[in-house]
Amino acid sequence: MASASVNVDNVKVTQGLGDLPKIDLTSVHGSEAEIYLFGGCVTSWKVASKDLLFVRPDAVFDGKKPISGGLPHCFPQFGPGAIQQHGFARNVNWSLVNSENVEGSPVITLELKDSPYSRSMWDYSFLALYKVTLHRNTLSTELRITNTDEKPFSFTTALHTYFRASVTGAVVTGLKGCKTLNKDPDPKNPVEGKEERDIVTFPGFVDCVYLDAPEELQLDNGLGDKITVKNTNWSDAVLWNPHLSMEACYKDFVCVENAKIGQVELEPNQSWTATQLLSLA
Ligand SMILES: O=P(O)(O)OC[C@H]1O[C@@H](O)[C@H](O)[C@@H](O)[C@@H]1O
Repeated sequence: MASASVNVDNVKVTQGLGDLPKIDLTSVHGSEAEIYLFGGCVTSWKVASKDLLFVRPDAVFDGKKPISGGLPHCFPQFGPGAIQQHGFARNVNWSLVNSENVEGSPVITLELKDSPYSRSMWDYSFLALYKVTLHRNTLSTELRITNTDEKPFSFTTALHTYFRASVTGAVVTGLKGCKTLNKDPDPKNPVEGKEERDIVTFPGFVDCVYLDAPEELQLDNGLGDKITVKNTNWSDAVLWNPHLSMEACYKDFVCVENAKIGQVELEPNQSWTATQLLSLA
């Protein structure tokens, strides 16, 4: 829950949908963001009042099911795998442990530690710190996972980013030459391939992992916005659009996800850190 007291005027703890605690960030440069402690999920990133993220209309805010939209965490498993699809980090409460105002830009840090619930499916002690910074036209996140256990552990993870888009006009560039694991038609038996296209579009159902993706991708959301998705250490990417399996909303978003598909192995006291920087051109 919202544990640390907030002393900066551009970070406010408010009541979100379903009365869930929500952090509102406002930058002196005019941009805004909203983050739910439930799932540590950024649900809104607005530049010039335009929201570049998307929350599905079927998203629930009951503090039980993950929030389907924005930037949900997949940890400690991207999935499919031994535990629930996308892990537990997106359906537990994170805590606010720090907030700062850095020259008019709000910076917050959320924390997640193991609990009896997490240990019931993944029996390790860990610390996850998630720093979110809002600048004029960028939203940056830094995720740091530390092994606080006495035994090694391994995990996979992703930031399952939902971008608002017009699916017929949305294009992603930067993926040509990557090795692909196409999860269509069977997510449990992905088909290996290689991306040959300069420009990747979403003409139908898309569910594809890109291994060793570049540190910078470009998304044209088909609504007139060009967004750069930069990362350090995420290493892989995923494109997803459910097409007719989500008839009510598939036309309005695409997921461009930074992911770590191969296992990250951490010895006790070791940490892994990855950053994502979303910038509106
Ligand atoms: O759990 P959500 O938000 O509905 O997303 C599910 C999808 O998430 C994508 O990241 C996966 O590649 C898909 O296989 C999966 O179906």
